[in-house]
Amino acid sequence: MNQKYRNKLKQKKRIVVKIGSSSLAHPETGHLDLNKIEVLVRELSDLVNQNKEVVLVSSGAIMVGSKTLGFSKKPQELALKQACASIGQARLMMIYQKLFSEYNQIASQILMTNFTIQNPNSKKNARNTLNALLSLGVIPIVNENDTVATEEIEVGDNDTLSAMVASLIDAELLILLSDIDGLFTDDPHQNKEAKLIEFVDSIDSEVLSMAKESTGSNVGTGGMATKLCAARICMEKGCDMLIANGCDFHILHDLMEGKNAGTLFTKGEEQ
Ligand SMILES: Nc1ncnc2c1ncn2[C@@H]1O[C@H](COP(=O)(O)OP(=O)(O)O)[C@@H](O)[C@H]1O
Ligand SMILES: N[C@@H](CCC(=O)OP(=O)(O)O)C(=O)O
Repeated sequence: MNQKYRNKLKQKKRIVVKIGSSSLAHPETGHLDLNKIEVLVRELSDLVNQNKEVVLVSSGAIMVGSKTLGFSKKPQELALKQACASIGQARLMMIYQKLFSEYNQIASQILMTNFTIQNPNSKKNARNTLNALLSLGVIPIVNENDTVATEEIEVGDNDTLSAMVASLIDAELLILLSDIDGLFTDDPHQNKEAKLIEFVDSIDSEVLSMAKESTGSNVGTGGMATKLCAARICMEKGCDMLIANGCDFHILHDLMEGKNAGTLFTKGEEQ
């Protein structure tokens, strides 16, 4: 069952890839791992060269901004977080633009809030813009507009945001790259007996009870709970979702080839 659906992944054309903050940084210092980011950019560029449409949802603005300001960890106060995001988002885009242009790709920036999806007009505009960019072969790079989002309206985590984006543009596959191999029966940082789950075809209460908050890095937001929330949004739309380890971005190639890594979420019926 698992392998049958894995084999179908190579045919997916419209793909959203989400990278968590922890996957962009050196674990020891929290500073950007530029070699890793270069591999990410090469892998995504190669997907576009295969005629696939690719959206990158990249976290990291707050982490990069707080490192730029010399903070040892992400600040808690909202205004400071937003200040960090303002600094970090521009820096991240500068790096992405530079690397994507080296591979002859055009990257663009889209910053969204919950309001973008809730309001019918802005939702339509966001969808039209994304579709226009994809039809032009551009790689849109999406993040939450952290500088203007308020606690009341913010999505708050890019797992949910990436699923909203995937649903908005009828993507066929969402890949969440995290600091962990996939969904385990329990948080492996807390429970050494936890086992990796390779295949999920329904988000029931048993699956939901496995997901805990983030305990791995001090840069991630949401842990496994928000990833299951993303899986639910995707599965409702018939979009497959993978959670896999972003410690080596070459995994994107393996996943698209149908290799059995991470956790695959699919409705489990012929699509
Ligand atoms: N059942 C589970 N399976 C795997 N990881 C889990 C689980 N429950 C909680 N986690 C935690 O979720 C973390 C991944 O989420 P997060 O830190 O938000 O990463 P990211 O920055 O990639 O979004 C893991 O490092 C782990 O500590
Ligand atoms: N929008 C925030 C990221 C929020 C978020 O979900 O972070 P992560 O858990 O690292 O994917 C930022 O760019 O810092």
